[in-house]
Amino acid sequence: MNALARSLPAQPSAENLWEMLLDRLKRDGKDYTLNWLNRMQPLEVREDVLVLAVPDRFYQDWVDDHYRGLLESTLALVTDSPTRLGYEVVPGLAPPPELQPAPAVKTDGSRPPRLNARFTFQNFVVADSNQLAAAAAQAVADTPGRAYNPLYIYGGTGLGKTHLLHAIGNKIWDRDPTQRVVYLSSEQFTNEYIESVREQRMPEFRRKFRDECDVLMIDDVQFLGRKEETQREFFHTFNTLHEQGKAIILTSDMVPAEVPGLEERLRSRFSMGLITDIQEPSFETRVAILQKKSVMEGLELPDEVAHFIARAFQKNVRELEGALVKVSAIHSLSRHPVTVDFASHVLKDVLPSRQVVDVESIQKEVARYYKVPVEALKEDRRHKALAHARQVAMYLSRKLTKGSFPEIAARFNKDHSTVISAVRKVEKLRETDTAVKRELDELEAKLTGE
Ligand SMILES: Nc1ncnc2c1ncn2[C@@H]1O[C@H](COP(=O)(O)OP(=O)(O)OP(=O)(O)O)[C@@H](O)[C@H]1O
Repeated sequence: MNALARSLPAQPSAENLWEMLLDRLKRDGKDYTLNWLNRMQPLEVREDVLVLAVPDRFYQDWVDDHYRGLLESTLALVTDSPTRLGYEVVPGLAPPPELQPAPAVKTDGSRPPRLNARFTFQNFVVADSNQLAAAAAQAVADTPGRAYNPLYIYGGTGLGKTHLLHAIGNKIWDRDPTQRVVYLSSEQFTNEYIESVREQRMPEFRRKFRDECDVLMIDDVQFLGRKEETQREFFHTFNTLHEQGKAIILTSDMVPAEVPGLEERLRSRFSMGLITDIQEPSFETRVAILQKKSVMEGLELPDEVAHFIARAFQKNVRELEGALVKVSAIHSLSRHPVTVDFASHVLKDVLPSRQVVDVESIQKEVARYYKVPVEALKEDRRHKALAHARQVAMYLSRKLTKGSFPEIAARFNKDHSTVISAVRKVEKLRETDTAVKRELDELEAKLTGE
């Protein structure tokens, strides 16, 4: 112990402080932490710092990341000073005898309620549209309560906010199952609050959200707007957790400043850490998501089908995923090959209306437009008007369905080279012949509804 610490009679020794701290943790029901702390020993008090001996740098970083917040806030409860922690690496440090064997970790091994193990960082596709949010979420999962507290993720519907929230919770819990991860939507928080008030169970409510919570994750906080009493309770919950260095992660469909009816003091608290958004995914990201999910589904997804689905569902990953699941399910029931035509049939009911275009509907529309029988488009007759209508139908099939040449050829009973030359010919005519251009514009407008 140094001279300054010795000269202060009221100052407890490092050993005493450490003992008081561990005692307090036990009394507060945090004895599960002792398991993780038993490789440290009190060394000395340096000014306002309690210095702990640690066996190596790795252990030091780990304890610092996970327990500094808890240890310092507990230290503040047992003494006025010191209130900070320091470390010194003392190689070969043995666990103190009184803490051996390490107490069993108190956990029943079950994942925290409502936490969905399916949503992990491993199966989240990181791209430009969500890069910052994903990196911040990783940082929070690695050092909860220290990196970005609170983390506030906002963005449109179905873009992955909830996925990231669960991924954070899962990662923290997988690493340390004693971490009490509380995940719920703001509506569920509101309902639990109202029930607790009605049934006079507020102490239990507060214990759950303030004392027995290491990580609080609230989805869709915009629904707290205009709920004054719930906001008041949430404000105190937030403060208690934040002061103890407990991690808080929030999601919303808008920035705090835009949430209608959100109290100013909550707005400012929500903005204390990091606010980050998730944007709509680009075409490439949508394709990457489809590819990743198809591997998970055990579905072989040809590129042209992935491109077709990615073009059809642009704004919402949930819908993109739903389309893939549907294609995969019907493929495994029917064993029909996964082609663009197949996907467009399967998704007919859910495709945005302008996308309900398949080879069959193109053939019908073209036949009606040129007043020729549909069947004639699939035959070999070389009558000039018929040949033109057939080539236009092939060109539009290629342009609007993104089907491969062989797929389209099969629907016209031709080989793929016939389709390739028809498409080239019509492309050229579209540029050079205004009458043909007009025909194509009219047909496309009819088919796509644009
Ligand atoms: N980048 C991504 N990588 C993989 N899957 C994703 C990605 N983004 C979203 N998803 C998936 O899309 C679906 C919808 O995502 P999520 O529920 O997280 O959206 P949300 O932003 O919380 O939407 P809402 O605001 O409607 O609650 C989930 O199944 C999720 O796994």
